[in-house]
Amino acid sequence: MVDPPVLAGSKRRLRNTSIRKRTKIHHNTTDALPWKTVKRPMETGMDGDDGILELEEVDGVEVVYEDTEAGRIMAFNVIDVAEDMESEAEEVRENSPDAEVAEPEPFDCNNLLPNWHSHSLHPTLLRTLHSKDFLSPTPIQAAALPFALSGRDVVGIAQTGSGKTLAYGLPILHRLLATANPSKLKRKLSALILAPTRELALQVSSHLNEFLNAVESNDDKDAETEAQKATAPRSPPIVSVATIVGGMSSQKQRRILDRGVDILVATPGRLWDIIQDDDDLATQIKNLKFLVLDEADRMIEAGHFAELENILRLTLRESKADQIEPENEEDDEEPIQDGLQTFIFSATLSKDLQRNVKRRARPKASGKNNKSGSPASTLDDLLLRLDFRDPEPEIIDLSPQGGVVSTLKESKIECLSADKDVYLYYFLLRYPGRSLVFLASIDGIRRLLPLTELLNIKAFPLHSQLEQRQRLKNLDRFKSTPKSVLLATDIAARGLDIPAVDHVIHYQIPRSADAYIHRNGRTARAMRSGFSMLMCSPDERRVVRALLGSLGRQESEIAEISIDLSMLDKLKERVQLARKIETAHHKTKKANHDRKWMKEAADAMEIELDSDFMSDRKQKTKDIENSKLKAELKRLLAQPLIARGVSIRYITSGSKPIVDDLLAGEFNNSMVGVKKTEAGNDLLSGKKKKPKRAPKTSTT
Ligand SMILES: Nc1ncnc2c1ncn2[C@@H]1O[C@H](COP(=O)(O)OP(=O)(O)OP(=O)(O)O)[C@@H](O)[C@H]1O
Repeated sequence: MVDPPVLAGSKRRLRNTSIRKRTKIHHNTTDALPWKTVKRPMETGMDGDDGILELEEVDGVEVVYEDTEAGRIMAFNVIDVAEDMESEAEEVRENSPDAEVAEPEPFDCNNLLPNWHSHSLHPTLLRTLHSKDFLSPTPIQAAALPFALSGRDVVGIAQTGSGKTLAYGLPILHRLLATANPSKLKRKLSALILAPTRELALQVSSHLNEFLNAVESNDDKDAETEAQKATAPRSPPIVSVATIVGGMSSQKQRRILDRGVDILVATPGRLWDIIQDDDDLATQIKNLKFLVLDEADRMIEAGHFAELENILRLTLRESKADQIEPENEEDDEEPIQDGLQTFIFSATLSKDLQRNVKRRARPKASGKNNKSGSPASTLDDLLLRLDFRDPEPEIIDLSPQGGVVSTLKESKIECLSADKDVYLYYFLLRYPGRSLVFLASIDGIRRLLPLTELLNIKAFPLHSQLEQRQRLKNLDRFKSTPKSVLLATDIAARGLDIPAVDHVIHYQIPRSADAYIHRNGRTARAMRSGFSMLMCSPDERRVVRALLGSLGRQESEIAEISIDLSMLDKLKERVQLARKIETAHHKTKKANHDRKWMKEAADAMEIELDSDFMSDRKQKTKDIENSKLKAELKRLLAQPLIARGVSIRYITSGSKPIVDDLLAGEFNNSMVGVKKTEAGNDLLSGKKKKPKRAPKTSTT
């Protein structure tokens, strides 16, 4: 056989197998080829150009060209797929006769992870927990695991960043690992995890995969050499996870589903699209073992209600008769009559809702209501439409008083709307770190982004009008750049687990108390410290009061942050100049665009335009002016920002000698004479007003 050329977008792997290959030319579309998902090391995470998109490869395919009457066409020589898969499965069984029920190596939990011991988790999960240094369960995990592992339904409410993903993920993985039968040709879907956004869905599956990949690397470790590994038959994953989200190839996602997966993490919109053409998937969802709604309240906000409701309807019992059929875990081939466990997790869930879940007013009536045309529109409706099999779902509410995580310091800055840019710039220079800035609109981000660029601040945008790939890329860059800014809409407010976000800044105030809590939840995660700041203009104060009031709090509880006003004046000049440059740039772009359009229109109508109109003389003058502005900004940016009372020439004198700070390396790199400190240390206590003068640390 000729050495086949590499297919676009795929890697060809040659394998030394004894499989008998029958060659047929019978595919003519790339979609029809037997694609396989490429296993990638998890440490790649969202890095790289592909982000965490799944890669696929195809084996044993040769591209050939056929001359037909219609010209030259491309076709594929493909090994008979059915035969190949059968042989491959045979081979796995032959080479590792015990693969189906491979006994996991025992793990000494008692000594190595005593705090996890009582949960009796599968050894491979314990091994990963150990390798990740997760020495104890977080409070929500400790509270939820006993119920979830014993088959109960759980509604878990816990602060942001408290480890909710594993609170439901570990019980699912534990059960699937314990009952796994990897040699089966097609897996049946066992767990469906629904998440409100693509990013969250991708993050959840990446989190679960971390545990499964560790399983496989443990299994691989016996292979003696790299060469052996390369030629060894690839065993199927013990438990497989797939992600179905919008913004990525739906054909590819359908192919992955066709091959069969154990756990599906999905956003409702894309999943419902696929279910509509896939009866087999609908049937599999009817027979799920686990249903999870992650960030349940957000689903409603994200406008997923109709799709979500349709998906959930598939999980309702049709009659009482099939409610109590116990699931036979020993025999995976048997369809599960009714073993569904439901987990709902969220950082916020009102007490009313919790009571309603307890009362369980739902099952069949709501399904019918829905059909009769009263679509659900609130989280209340959604939860009441769920068919908990558990007569009393366990509600675990660990949400902190007023929604505030104990390791979070909150603050505010009161300023005019027009001054927000300069206050933000001040904050970013004064407290360098990883800052997530929330804006209310995409337009706001588009305006602010070029300003940050002109002011040499590293910022990345994140909003719904960016392509998925770009969103992931920007998230990656933000994650990997310690001093950077993510300018985001509320798309980034929930669920995203970005390690070490130092500051959350509400450039515009959030729409609701929930949004405030979730935005803040991007910092102070996993018991780390964090800081949030509300930028509040006079016309926003009333809303802030109402927002905090609904959390049972008062505006005066949130301390103001002290500002060095002398420094602020210097920064104002830079910001104003940057704005001027940006406005001029915008005008130039628009003028060029208009001229181009007029020229094309004139050409099409075969008329001549006034040469004055087409002359770019005026534009040239403007360009010169603009260059001058840029040079001026460059000069300003190059000048050190010196705090009042500081002498750079005589660092041991002046009203604020800076020599000690310089020697100790405790100085702020952008502001001379200003001590390096964390934003949380510069809060004015309680109800104090903003100082007229700059605070001691940074001025005279
Ligand atoms: N037992 C543990 N010990 C230490 N770290 C943990 C533990 N469990 C989870 N984590 C880490 O804590 C971080 C937050 O976890 P996770 O994203 O599950 O939080 P969450 O409660 O779902 O947050 P959100 O409500 O914002 O979605 C993750 O980086 C995760 O790896």
